Amino acid sequence: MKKQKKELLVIGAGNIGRGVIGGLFYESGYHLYLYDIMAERMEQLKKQGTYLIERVGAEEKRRVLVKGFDVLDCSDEKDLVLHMEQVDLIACCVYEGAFESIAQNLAQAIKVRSRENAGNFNILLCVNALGAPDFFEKRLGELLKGDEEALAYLKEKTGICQVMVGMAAMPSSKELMEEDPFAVTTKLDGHIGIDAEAFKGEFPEAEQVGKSVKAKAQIYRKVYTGNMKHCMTAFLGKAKGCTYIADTYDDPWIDDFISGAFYEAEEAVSREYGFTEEERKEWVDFIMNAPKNRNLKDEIRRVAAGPKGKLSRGNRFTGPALLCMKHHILPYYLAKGIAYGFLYRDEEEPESIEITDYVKEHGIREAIMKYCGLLPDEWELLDLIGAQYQEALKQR
Ligand SMILES: NC(=O)c1ccc[n+]([C@@H]2O[C@H](COP(=O)([O-])OP(=O)(O)OC[C@H]3O[C@@H](n4cnc5c(N)ncnc54)[C@H](O)[C@@H]3O)[C@@H](O)[C@H]2O)c1
Ligand SMILES: O=P(O)(O)OC[C@@H](O)[C@@H](O)[C@H](O)[C@H](O)CO
Repeated sequence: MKKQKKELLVIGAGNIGRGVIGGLFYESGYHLYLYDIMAERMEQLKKQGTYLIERVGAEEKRRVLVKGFDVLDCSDEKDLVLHMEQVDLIACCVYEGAFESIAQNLAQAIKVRSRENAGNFNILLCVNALGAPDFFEKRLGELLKGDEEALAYLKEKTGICQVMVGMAAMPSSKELMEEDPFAVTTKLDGHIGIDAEAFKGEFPEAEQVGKSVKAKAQIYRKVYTGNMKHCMTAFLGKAKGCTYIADTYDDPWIDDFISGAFYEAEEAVSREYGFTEEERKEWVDFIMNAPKNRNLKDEIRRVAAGPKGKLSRGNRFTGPALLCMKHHILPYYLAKGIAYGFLYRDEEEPESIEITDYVKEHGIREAIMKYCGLLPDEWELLDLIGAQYQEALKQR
């Protein structure tokens, strides 16, 4: 079998694209091709020719200087499609808003790849969005409709893989950004899990990158328990006047509530997706017993960004709360997390202004229905969140 070339096309050269995925594959000897919609900034990166990654652990820090990469012509999408035709491994490190344009470009590339009888093609979806592989499978099927050769290539040679990115990344400190405007800070520990069942062909070898099974269930678990807990920490931390996630670490009030929400969600997710006791233990350990990384300056503002999406029906609070209701678990603490989401206001986050203004104008019940997508006959959850909101108002 032909050996897979060690090269990776990164789409979305932000925190995760440059810092985590780009960084880990670079350190394992991969050549990086970087594409981002911010064309001017990418031109600057090309001129600069290197960027710094600061990898921060609870005990130690280290720096990686990434060099020798190629920046694509990001002024339009031609060069991107050309690289999609030639590079066999692609990492999409973007938010959901970018999915449609990426799918369109992938469809064009798959047509060419199928005609050229190209080898396996793997698309790594490095996102917290739920249902990303389903979106790409369906959308690519639609875009390639009528082209039998391309559809066969999609089915047989294209791996559309959910990736669990278990490693946070964020903009670097002001001081480091003055040294290098493309510097990015990531956790030192953590790991990346690629859906091994969806992956086609020879699996990539990179440090801290491994195979993940039951990936579609795992991403729900990650978002409904891990990311939920992270975001609830941000909501509660903001209520306590904190700036960084690490500022909340010694607060027993926050700790009690986020732990309560985590265990409710974890129980509901396990019943829904049938994780084994061993799998559960491993996950609980990974999230709850992770060393507190006080060196990492992860802003509450980043973690709570886009609160409309985060509070929405299928997402990290209402999603597990509804699963709890389904499995006869009282989502007491999850409802508290949602309540604090309705109190979260950051003058630099337009969505938080919209939500809190809406509550002021229409009342909390209307707001819960609008932003959490709950229906009047889901009154138990509506009432519980409403009651937690009133309680939270008293605490302020
Ligand atoms: N930062 C984290 O700790 C973390 C961890 C796990 C997963 N994630 C997920 O990774 C994804 C990226 O997060 P991030 O923190 O790197 O965000 P980011 O904002 O730092 O990076 C996203 C990049 O995508 C670019 N982009 C937007 N639309 C694009 C398009 N159509 N084509 C190409 N590039 C486009 C943006 O310009 C930006 O540079 C998200 O789905 C997030 O949920 C983030
Ligand atoms: O990137 P988001 O907005 O989906 O979520 C914010 C954080 O919870 C997230 O980026 C985590 O840092 C990451 O998922 C690490 O597990």
